[in-house]
Amino acid sequence: MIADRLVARCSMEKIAVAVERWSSSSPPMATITKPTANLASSLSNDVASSPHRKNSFIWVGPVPRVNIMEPELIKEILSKNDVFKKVKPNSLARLLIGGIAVYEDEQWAKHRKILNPAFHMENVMSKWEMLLLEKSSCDLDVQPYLDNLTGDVIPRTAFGSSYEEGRTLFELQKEQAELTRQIVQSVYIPGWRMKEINNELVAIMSEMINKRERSMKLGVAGQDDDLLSLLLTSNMREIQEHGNNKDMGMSFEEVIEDCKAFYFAGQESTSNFLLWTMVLLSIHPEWQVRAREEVWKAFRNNKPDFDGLNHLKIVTMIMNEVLRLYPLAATVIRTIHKDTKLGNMTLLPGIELLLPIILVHGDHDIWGKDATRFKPERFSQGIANGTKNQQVSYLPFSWGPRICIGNNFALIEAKLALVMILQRFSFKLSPSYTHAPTYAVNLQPQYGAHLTLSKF
Ligand code: HEM
Repeated sequence: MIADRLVARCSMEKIAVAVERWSSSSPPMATITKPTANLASSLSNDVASSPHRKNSFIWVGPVPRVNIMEPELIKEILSKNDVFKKVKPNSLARLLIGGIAVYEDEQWAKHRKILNPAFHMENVMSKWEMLLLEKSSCDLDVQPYLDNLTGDVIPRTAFGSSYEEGRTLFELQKEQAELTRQIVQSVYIPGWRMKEINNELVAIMSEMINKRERSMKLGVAGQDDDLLSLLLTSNMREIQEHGNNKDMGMSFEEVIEDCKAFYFAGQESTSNFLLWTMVLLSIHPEWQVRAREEVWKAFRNNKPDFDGLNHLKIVTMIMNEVLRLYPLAATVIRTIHKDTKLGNMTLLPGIELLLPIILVHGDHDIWGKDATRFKPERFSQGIANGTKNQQVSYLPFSWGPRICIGNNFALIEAKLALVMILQRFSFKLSPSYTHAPTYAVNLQPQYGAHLTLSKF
């Protein structure tokens, strides 16, 4: 019920407003430029191929790790989340990503149950209007643009009427993500700033939640269609259904942690997803043409509707293939706290299991000798056929009970944005584009994504 209300009244409309705003802002300046000597050869090295599908053992600092490559074992690990647990982030990274994304056991199950309804997107309706750029063509780094687009969508869909505060949160989290990247790369640990940002985030969110709870109690109309309201309503219902036992719901602090998790998990990944899609369609213009033809046939110049989006076959194939080659969360890590058998291995507590999604997606045994090539036609008969029915060999959103809660949201948001971009622009790589995927928090381009956009 709640999900239907969110879906029907909130999301697409708000995504539309966000895109409209995004498309009418002026293009950012290109900053870093480097010539690409041989794009084709650098691309074929993007995805490390894995001719020997063996589980390998490595030490990372003091921590022993096993690289798990077999889909059957990956399936076992991801399905038994009571045995294979998430690795606890350090105290600074915890400031950025917390809540449902790091909880375990009963606490995780409780949050997942309360949050799930807010993420069902089946009936989303569309209302998009996008302004054209003034010029007929221009060179720009689309990365900050796409960041802004997704940074606009989440506040609108999640916090609707509290949009302005939502934007401030986005800016603060962007800074926090950048600092976390520095921590990951061990350049410098700007702990004091991380904590300062966290205090600001918590203060803004507390104010937002308090305000929303007050207006919900007063029955103020027009505020019940965003994620925050759904989350608070679902939480209240859970408490009421258990005889007003507050322990059955989420605490104020936990609501804040989950809101932070959506912001962080949702924004960067979706913007990078769109970005790699545009890059790959620039490198493979024949697929850009096919996608645009399909979009034109389905919508012409009209606003895309949800039903039409669901029927786009070529666009879906392309998006599946982009997520295969560029799975934004390139690896998933789990750990164990007691002696555990896995396949023919006996694992000791404390060992870390590295599930390299990006390597599984490039495995020759599953995807064939051309595993590293961009070939959307692999998915022409759907994902199961593309993987030759090998379960858990395509997992851009992970798998099992802890599969990404926002996967449908992300796919719809990205598809909608891509359709609207294809309706209005053609694009190719700019001479200043450098292909340099890098992995820090997310799979992203090291030097931005310089493309030449032309009015279509
Ligand atoms: C293309 C975009 C996205 C990709 C590729 C992606 C990928 C993933 C992956 C691989 C995981 C599992 C991580 C692990 O188990 O260690 C995950 C978890 C999660 N994602 Fe996403 N995600 C995307 C978009 C989103 C969006 C839009 C949201 C929310 C608005 C979101 C919220 C979450 C949350 C809360 C979790 C933790 C779920 C749990 O532990 O129960 N993600 N995501």
